[in-house]
Amino acid sequence: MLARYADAVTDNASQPRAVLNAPDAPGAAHPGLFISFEGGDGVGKTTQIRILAELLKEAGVECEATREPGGTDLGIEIRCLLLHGDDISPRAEALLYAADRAHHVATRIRPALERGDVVLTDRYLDSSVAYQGAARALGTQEVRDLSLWATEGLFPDLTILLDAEPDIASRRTMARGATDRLEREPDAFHAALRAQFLALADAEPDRFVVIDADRPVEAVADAVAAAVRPLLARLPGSALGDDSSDSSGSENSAARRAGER
Ligand SMILES: Nc1ncnc2c1ncn2[C@@H]1O[C@H](COP(=O)(O)OP(=O)(O)OP(=O)(O)O)[C@@H](O)[C@H]1O
Ligand SMILES: Cc1cn([C@H]2C[C@H](O)[C@@H](COP(=O)(O)O)O2)c(=O)[nH]c1=O
Repeated sequence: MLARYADAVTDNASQPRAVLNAPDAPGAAHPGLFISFEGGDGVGKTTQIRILAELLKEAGVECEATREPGGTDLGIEIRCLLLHGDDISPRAEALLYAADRAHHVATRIRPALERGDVVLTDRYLDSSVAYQGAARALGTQEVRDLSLWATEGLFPDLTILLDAEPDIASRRTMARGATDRLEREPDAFHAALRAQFLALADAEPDRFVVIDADRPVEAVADAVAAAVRPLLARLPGSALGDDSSDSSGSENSAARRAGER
């Protein structure tokens, strides 16, 4: 089975699919703000979400940091099957990620967005398009359509793509300790992923911001805050992201720091 994956990866590694339908209705049908972090394994998504979530929370912004797979109790069980179980056929793998996402959106993400919260998710539908659609060669459009069905068409307001050479990210995951089922895939798989993520960002420049993740944590965090800042102003009653006011009452508040980065 691994050999079949590797063949599929080799066939597709140099052919990212840039031609994807644009989202039907980007933007907010909810009062919250939905931000996804994407990129290959070990590029620093979890680290950056933790930093941004702390800044937002210190500023009094209601913020949910979550992840896929595994953002719900059901998702934790699915995550265990996907990352630490036995071999899984590519279509079953795609369906399990979609099932995790369907439940995550219905029970956690949409309710938070309806409350007006900021939701930061460590991976979302673009991971399925890159990993299952491109690297597993199931078809980017098919996998994207599956995810849109699962989520009833919920797109992030902003997708932050942390981009780094796969070998840099792989050194980071190795240093972290035991690797999971997908992190153990061959180099061509990870090269295909990176190419596909960049193609997705090219295809939807209004939704994506690409950030060079091969820099110190603080420098990446500055770039993340700068990307998020323009969207913060639209939160109900928020002075975040608005240079002209200082209703936080503190020159040095985390809100202002998040806005200034
Ligand atoms: N900019 C950085 N420079 C150096 N090391 C980093 C940087 N960002 C994160 N790391 C380290 O790299 C490792 C992976 O980081 P992190 O878990 O944030 O990545 P990730 O993208 O969430 O990974 P995964 O997709 O595997 O969950 C961690 O040990 C983390 O401390
Ligand atoms: C959402 C999603 C994830 N994956 C892969 C990507 C990673 O290898 C793992 C998740 O592990 P992480 O430590 O939380 O990054 O799952 C995928 O293949 N398809 C998806 O839709």
